[in-house]
Amino acid sequence: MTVRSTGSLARRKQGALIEWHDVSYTVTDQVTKQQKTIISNMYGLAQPGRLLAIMGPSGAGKSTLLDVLACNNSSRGASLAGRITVDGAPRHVRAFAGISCYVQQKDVLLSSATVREVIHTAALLKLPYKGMSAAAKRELVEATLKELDLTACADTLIGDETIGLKGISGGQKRRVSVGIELVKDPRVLFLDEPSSGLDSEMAAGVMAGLVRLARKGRTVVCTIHQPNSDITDAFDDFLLLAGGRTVYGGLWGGAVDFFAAAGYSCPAFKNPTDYFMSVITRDEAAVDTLATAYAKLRPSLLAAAADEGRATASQLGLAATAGGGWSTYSSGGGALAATPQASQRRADFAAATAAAAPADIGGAAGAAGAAMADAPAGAVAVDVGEGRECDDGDDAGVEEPAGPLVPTWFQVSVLTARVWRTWIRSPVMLASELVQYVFVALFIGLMYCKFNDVLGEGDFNRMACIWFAFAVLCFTPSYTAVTNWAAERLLLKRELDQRLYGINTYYLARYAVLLPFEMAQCALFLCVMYFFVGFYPSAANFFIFFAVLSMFQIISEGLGACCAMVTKTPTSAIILLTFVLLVLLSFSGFLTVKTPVYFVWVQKMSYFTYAYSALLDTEFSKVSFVDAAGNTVPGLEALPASVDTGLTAAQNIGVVAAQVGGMEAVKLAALHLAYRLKWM
Ligand SMILES: Nc1ncnc2c1ncn2[C@@H]1O[C@H](COP(=O)(O)OP(=O)(O)OP(=O)(O)O)[C@@H](O)[C@H]1O
Repeated sequence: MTVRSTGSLARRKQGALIEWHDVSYTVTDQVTKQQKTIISNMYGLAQPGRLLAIMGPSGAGKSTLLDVLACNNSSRGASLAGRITVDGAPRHVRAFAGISCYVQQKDVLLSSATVREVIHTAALLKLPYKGMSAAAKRELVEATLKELDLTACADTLIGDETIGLKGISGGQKRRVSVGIELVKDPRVLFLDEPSSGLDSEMAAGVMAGLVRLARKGRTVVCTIHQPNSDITDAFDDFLLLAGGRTVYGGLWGGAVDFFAAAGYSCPAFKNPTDYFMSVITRDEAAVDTLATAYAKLRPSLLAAAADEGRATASQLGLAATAGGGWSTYSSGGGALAATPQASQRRADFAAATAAAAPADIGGAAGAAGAAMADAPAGAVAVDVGEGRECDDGDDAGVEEPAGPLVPTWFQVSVLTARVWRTWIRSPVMLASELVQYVFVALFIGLMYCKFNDVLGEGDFNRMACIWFAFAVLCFTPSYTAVTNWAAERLLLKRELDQRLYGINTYYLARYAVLLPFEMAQCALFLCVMYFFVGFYPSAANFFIFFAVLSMFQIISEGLGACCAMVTKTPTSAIILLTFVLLVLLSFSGFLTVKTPVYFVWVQKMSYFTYAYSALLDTEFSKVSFVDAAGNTVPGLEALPASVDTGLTAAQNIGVVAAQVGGMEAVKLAALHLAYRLKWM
């Protein structure tokens, strides 16, 4: 692995030439079980140094095509037909993943981190651990911030309006999403609707940023929805889709002429993209006319785009290495002389198509692109149902990433730091939990202060107090687990999809923070409550209480996390969790004298039962009570049979410890399952 200088972002980047030939994508509809072709017979090219915009009405197939090109498809039972090449060689999925990146439509960012932290974490997880120093990574992060014009807000929190955490603007968030991918220094960037949800100024800013990235030599492909003229200024090449068909593909500058030639002249002073959209959404006949016209003109349109692409590559000094492709396109006069000739071709094309009636368009297709039109499609049909293997081919033309770049222990440490930062940066959550623990501990303290040794009162109060403590310590961590899962789910999914780390790594990192955090909360709660109510004053008893309540909290957190993972929304998770906890609380032995036979299994399996029995044994073995006649009754004799598990205190503690292990195993399995079954 070569050491990359920090100036790599400032240097020219060698983009990749991506060509697709007769590409169709078919899925099995989940409802009707019928085959459904989402995009059909598409041709096109995305070129180094240039920005290709894919546009079309909703449902046109833009995202599907982008996903197909980016190798981001994973629908079950889907199949891809056609040929996709990278720099003239068949695309190889794994190698292509190493040189390309995909920026999804929705910004999935950690709201509690700053812009610099988010990009730095991405750099640590994506860049090689060996061969690149920490200082070089930091410099690369700074270069990325500068390139995306984020330096001014580098230390501002990402924020989340929905939870009242003020942060950066929507446009800045979009650029941070790009920055996360850019630290990998990819040759190709795919972006799904980078300007969606932004006002026109922010959207234009984002697009200007993408043009800058393209002009560094990268290949940039994005989908876009109804852009204004500031945004269309950024387009180099343009693909217009409707109903899964290509309506236009070629130079952005040739689109108006093409529409005019097909009988749809864009009125003066009207934004062409608005006009195109109004034409193709107006009636099916227009789409048919345009798609037919395009099929005939495609060779010359793609050849013109290829000429411009060669010229761009030449101007940017890229042609020497990105020349593997384009071979299927005839260039009028050689790569280096392409600009004037391509311009001439466009002028000629405009003149020819302007004069032609829609029916004559076929005649305007010059011989120049015949080779492309007739290029054999290869018709490679590959099932893409499992994983991301959506194409095949050897790795010629692209670099194969060599093994894991970052060791697992380093991933765990990076993620642990991030989880830790998230927790301490969530002041509302942290404060509300701490206040809740202290408040409830004080409340319980005031409620039972101080235990006496009167039989019927002292024993009942001790039992009720411990039961109440369990009730508090089961709800708080489990509800927090649901909230945390809702906040982290999408980020985790994105990062797992990108293979930045594995599920076990994430689990370990979370556990490394969770464990001390739960124990600290428990210690705080116990320090206030234990002495306030007057439990038996011995260090050994206190630490047994601490150990059992900590384990109890950890199991409760695991239960909350499992409920969150197997349900779709936090609301359903809370409903399920509340039900489970209430059932478990009900059969812990405090609320019922005799457990109904059909609920005995709940009692036998419940961690409440063993934890409750362990603490009662610990306390009651040290105290005694005085009955109405003045006789001394040993504590253990005052305990009702309903809380007797038949085990000693040590055995009960052992069972709870085993249940901690069991719950963690279930939690880890649920995490794997939730990811595999796409519940995230
Ligand atoms: N796995 C699938 N199963 C069934 N239909 C699908 C599947 N994937 C996509 N489609 C359908 O294919 C069509 C094209 O979807 P796609 O998301 O590519 O459109 P789009 O142009 O990106 O639309 P939008 O702008 O609304 O995101 C839509 O009608 C969509 O419902």
